[in-house]
Amino acid sequence: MTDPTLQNRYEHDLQLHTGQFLQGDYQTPSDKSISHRALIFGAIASGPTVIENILDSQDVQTTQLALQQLGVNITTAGKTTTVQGQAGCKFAKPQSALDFGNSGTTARLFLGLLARQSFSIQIQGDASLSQRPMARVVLPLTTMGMQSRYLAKSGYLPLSILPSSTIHGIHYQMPMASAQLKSALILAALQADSPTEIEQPAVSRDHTERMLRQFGGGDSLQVHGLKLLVSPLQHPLQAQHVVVPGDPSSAAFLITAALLLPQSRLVVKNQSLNETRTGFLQIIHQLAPTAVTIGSQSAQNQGEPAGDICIHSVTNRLAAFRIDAHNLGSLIDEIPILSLLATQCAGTTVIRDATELRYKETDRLSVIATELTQLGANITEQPDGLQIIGPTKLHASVTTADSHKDHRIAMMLVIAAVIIGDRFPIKGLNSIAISNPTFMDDLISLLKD
Ligand SMILES: O=C(O)C1=C[C@@H](OP(=O)(O)O)[C@@H](O)[C@H](O)C1
Ligand SMILES: C=C(OP(=O)(O)O)C(=O)O
Repeated sequence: MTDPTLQNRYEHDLQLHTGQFLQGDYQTPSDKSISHRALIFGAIASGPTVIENILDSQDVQTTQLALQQLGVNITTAGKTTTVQGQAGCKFAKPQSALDFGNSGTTARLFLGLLARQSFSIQIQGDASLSQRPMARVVLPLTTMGMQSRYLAKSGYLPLSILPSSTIHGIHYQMPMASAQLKSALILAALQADSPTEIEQPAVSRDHTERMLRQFGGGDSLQVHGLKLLVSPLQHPLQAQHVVVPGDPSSAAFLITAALLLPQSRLVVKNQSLNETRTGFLQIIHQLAPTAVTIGSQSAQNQGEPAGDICIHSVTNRLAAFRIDAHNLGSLIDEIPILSLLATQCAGTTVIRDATELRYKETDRLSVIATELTQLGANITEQPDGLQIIGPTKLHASVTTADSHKDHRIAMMLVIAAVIIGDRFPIKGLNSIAISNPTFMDDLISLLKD
């Protein structure tokens, strides 16, 4: 749900001045990617799946609502969500269109999930999602046998998935590294009549693969480096108890503030340490080895590793860093906050191979460059990335800064105000509820004078 208080909390309750620091234990919001997948796998497994600490954010609620519209019974009591599995992709025809709101993950994963149904389903999204490419998923799914029809513009939502009785395995070379595309193909391949081979150009988050194994579908999946072989499910998946760890891409905002505000000490609790997601942590560990302590990992539920991380403010000036194809996938959603960090690092930070950023909630390369320039950053937009020369002393924006309703841009701008120590007007802060509804409360309670 949209939380109208996020904008108010910023404008009225967040008191900013220089000399502030972050201190305390930070219970990070639960991981968005894992939350979506726990609901989906719970829905197709046999028996009741219990999810502890699911992320309570707009995007995850979108997935939950869509599954409920498809006839899946999902109930929540406190921090526990129970999904009554259907023992397969046996859904009921929804009464109305499935609205995926702002959530790219829901849209892409559901295309694979719903590729083989006996009825048609209309799917749509908000203005931002309707401009994000769907052909990357629809094209290979069509080769597998999915039938669909675009309802407005070719390649984009809204579209209708049409009835299809058979899905075939294919050999597919993915044109871009995308966990959403990979996951859509895996979900369809599990329903196919022959095996599917997927080749990725680079590593992307592996939560779908881990969850498939956790739910007992390991015999349908072989992973050899960047190649996946997915066989049709021979037996229903089995309901599980899933504990969702903290989201690294949400934690990165307060971690960056803690690094940059002298005297800070933040203990980030129960954070996902899945190595396909730790690119941000690796960069800050490499820049400031003494500022970051990673506690012992506790393997959760044979699923996802997690642990506590302690962050101290840095005493020396940080050096510029480099992001390219080799680490992009492990920090793709952290690029906005890493760009802000780069403005405080000495030298030229280069972010390249990052064209995918142009297909997120906004064209993030363009929006990051525009908004950080307003704050005094020396940043240049490149066709496939950004170049940021630092350090620069940022100043409060003289005009209203604009998140363009992109949650990660909104949080980047709030952290910029915190680092500057002065509040400036920012539009569109309610979008933060898409991934991180407790962001403002957490920031206000951890920020000390
Ligand atoms: O699979 C996922 O849960 C996600 C994958 C990433 O997108 P791509 O797979 O399109 O890169 C990421 O940006 C998104 O926030 C979540
Ligand atoms: C890109 C994001 O999510 P999605 O693709 O699910 O909208 C994000 O959370 O930054």
